Amino acid sequence: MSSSNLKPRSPGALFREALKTEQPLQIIGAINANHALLAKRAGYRAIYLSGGGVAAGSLGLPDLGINTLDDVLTDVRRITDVCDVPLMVDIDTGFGPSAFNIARTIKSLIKFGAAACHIEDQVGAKRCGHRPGKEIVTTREMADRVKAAVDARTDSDFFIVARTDAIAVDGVDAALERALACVEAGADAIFAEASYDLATYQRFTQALNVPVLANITEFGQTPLFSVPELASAGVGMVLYPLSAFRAMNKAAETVYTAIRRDGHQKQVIDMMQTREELYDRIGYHEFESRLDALFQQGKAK
Ligand SMILES: C[C@](O)(C(=O)O)[C@H](CC(=O)O)C(=O)O
Ligand SMILES: [Mg+2]
Repeated sequence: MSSSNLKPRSPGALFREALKTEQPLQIIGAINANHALLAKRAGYRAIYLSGGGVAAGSLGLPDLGINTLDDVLTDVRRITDVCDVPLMVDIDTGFGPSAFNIARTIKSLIKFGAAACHIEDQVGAKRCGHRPGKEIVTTREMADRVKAAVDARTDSDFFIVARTDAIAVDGVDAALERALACVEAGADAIFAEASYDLATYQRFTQALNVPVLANITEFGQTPLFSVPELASAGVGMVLYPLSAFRAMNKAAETVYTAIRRDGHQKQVIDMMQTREELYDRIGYHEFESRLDALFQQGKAK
């Protein structure tokens, strides 16, 4: 084996490998480190930190460009500290406004162990991609954002996805034109946000020589297409940003309501993860035996 084979592969390289191995690649939202471990256990080859998820989950705020770079990095680090599945991160508009800010964002993400990110063409006061009233910057400004991100990479395998929100604002033709400009600026892939049918995905995949990402978020503008349906349109990545988050919130509300109403947990105990299951998922017993071993060593001295 040559010495270069011994070099650990970067998260970006692992992401690129996953993209080759699985077509289309399912990328599953993991709101926190615990969910990242659950996603890994379920067999996903790529996980995702949602901007809307950081906002709603970590901050209790709406997805309106309120997150800061540090808010996102805190959650990135917690996930990458315990989970080696490559992580794609939603960086909204890049935490700009300038190329310097975007460069700082990319360098920090790489330092904190992220594998990939997506940067979008909405104005700084952004909205969720599936809400009305979105505004986008010019194609030129978006291409500059992408170029700033690409040029800032300290690992050339770090995977940069350009997201366009233009379908809902200016229509598919304009969005396609933007996507081409982003690829020209160095984007590794295109996120066609809020596409409403398979034919639109197909137009993107046929016009572009990079993978196209489909955001199959629930209760939005995009129908809940299946993996085979998206594969038939040539889609390369399928994103489920908040599926487990939505389910988790619903479960929490049900439990809170029941205990307050009933004065006990009996009605909801069956929907809970058991203590044993929790300990198994986070490796509690392995940690504990290491602690015991250390303690014994300490005692022997
Ligand atoms: C993908 C997304 O950017 C996110 O933050 O997870 C959201 C998802 C959502 O609100 O359902 C978006 O599509 O804007
Ligand atoms: Mg987002």
